[in-house]
Amino acid sequence: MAKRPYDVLPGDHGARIRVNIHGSYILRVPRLNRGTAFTHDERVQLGLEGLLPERVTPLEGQLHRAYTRFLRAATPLEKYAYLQGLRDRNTVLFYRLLSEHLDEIMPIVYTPTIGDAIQEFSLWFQQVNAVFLAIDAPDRIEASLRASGKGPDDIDMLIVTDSEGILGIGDQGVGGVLICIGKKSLYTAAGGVDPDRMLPVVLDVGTDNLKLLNDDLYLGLRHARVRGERYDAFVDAFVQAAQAVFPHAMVHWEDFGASNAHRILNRYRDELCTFNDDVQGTAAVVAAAVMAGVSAKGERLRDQRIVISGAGTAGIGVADLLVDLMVSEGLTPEEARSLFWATSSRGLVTDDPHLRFRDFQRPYARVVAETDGWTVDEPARIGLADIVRNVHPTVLIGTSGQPGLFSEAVVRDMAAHVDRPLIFPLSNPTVLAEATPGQLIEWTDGRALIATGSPFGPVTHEGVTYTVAQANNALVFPGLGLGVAVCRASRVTDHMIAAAARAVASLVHLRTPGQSLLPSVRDLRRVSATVAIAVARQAELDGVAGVPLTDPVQQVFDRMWQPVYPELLFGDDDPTSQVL
Ligand SMILES: NC(=O)C1=CN([C@@H]2O[C@H](COP(=O)(O)OP(=O)(O)OC[C@H]3O[C@@H](n4cnc5c(N)ncnc54)[C@H](O)[C@@H]3O)[C@@H](O)[C@H]2O)C=CC1
Ligand SMILES: CC(=O)C(=O)O
Ligand SMILES: [Mg+2]
Repeated sequence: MAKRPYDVLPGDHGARIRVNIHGSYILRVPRLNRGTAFTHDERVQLGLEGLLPERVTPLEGQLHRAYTRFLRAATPLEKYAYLQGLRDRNTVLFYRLLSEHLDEIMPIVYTPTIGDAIQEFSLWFQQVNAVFLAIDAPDRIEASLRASGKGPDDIDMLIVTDSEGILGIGDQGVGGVLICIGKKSLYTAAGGVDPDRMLPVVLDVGTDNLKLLNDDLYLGLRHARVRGERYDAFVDAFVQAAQAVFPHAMVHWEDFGASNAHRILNRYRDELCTFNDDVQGTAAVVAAAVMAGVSAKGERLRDQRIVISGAGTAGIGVADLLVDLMVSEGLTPEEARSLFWATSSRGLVTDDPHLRFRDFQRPYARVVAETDGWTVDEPARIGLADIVRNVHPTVLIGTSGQPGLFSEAVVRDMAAHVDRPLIFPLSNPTVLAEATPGQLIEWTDGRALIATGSPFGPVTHEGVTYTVAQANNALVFPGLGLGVAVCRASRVTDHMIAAAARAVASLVHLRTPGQSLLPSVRDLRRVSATVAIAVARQAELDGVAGVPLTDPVQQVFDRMWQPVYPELLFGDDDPTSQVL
């Protein structure tokens, strides 16, 4: 294997790095490069004299320059491109900037701007640090994972997409790799996972996006999305190779389509350490917001009537976790599921065999006869308005990707029967939200308890300012991944997901009107550490932790990578003799 440009010394989580290269090569390795922050002594020692402007700028000054440059970029996409370049030049500076301005920069490296960047991927292409696996070359999988240069103990997380269900914007082909890179950024900025210890992976199985297939610039496989046995065999070959090359890595599945997300999770969850962010991460954050809202009302989960508007990957994941939590309040699973009404594009999920609902939706199928006495707009398709009119739900969750689905009539009807309705338009990016917080506050006269998927600013109504909770799985997956890495969990259990939800909810204390149902993304590092501790503790209780938790708080804290320039050590006595 080629010599590595550097080695992170074990034991101090990135604080000391042994440099194996010399001279200008150092400036091309983002983890080593510190640009104008190299002191004159370091420049002499490393062979960088004359390769940088004379004036030395310490990290604080570089941060100021980078932030100014970020602010001056004219559009969100230009800001994204600037940050992408920065990340590929200087790892520490990029993550320091992101960590210090998380609430401002997160909407650029994550939803909503990431959605635009993904759609422009082939035009704006610049080399990204990821593994591209093509279904037309399944024999290359293992070699491609090894080509990353990482060894069996070097990777904590493989962040994998097949790009079929990117946010709410659907099939984005190979460009979906950028969602894995966005998630990776948050694993580090929020969860403190060492950026070197994660690998984004895109499974390129073709695309059904005709715009991409007809675009000469498109960089992915130019054929329709492969499905069925060949697809399953490819995913399986990937999983086997991943286990062989990175036996300790958690496999994080992101933005798979509805026909595969739950299926793949169920296929592998008892065989390896794996987690579906859209199913389980979303479930944990939404359950946390529901628990916070319900306890603010002085009620229990089991007292609720819950409508899941968008019974897909995320929506059913949320329902499954809420059922588990209701069971812990004393209900049977059947009693708990009877409190849910789920809708898809075909309307209310029922036991009507003609409607062909998916396997993972069936536990929520209502008996058709139950709706016989209902007043409905269109008997052939029982929609959201019909359900609200007849059920009077207390909680309305939107994971449909359908903007405007929570119409004024629906929301007013819901609020007419419930004092404090919980209404969560969770679809991303921003333009796909089922309603805006401003609308929900107005239509409910300030009574709605709201959480959204993408960030929204505060809303003022009749003298009260409402801070809008961002119920995005970003409040959960970074901490979950960190907790799994700390205790080297062999599996991600349902109890670990519930523990993550409870940990997030424990940080919310609703005391004044207008307060957010969830912690702010500004607090993501604290939230992630809290989630990590809870997840690791639960892993130990569930018997899946590979490392004893002697002092979980300290173990989690010690593991969190900090964006500061490391101490540089040299590989042998004469660094000048070492050239890449
Ligand atoms: N806030 C968060 O953390 C997360 C938000 N999401 C968002 O949720 C949305 C859905 O994502 P997935 O579940 O992955 O997609 P999906 O495709 O698996 O599910 C969407 C569901 O919505 C249903 N649907 C479509 N039109 C509908 C209508 N008019 N009425 C009711 N249901 C309708 C579809 O039949 C499908 O069951 C996306 O916009 C995504 O960004 C997803 C994961 C996390
Ligand atoms: C947040 C997220 O994972 C999604 O919208 O798909
Ligand atoms: Mg997602």
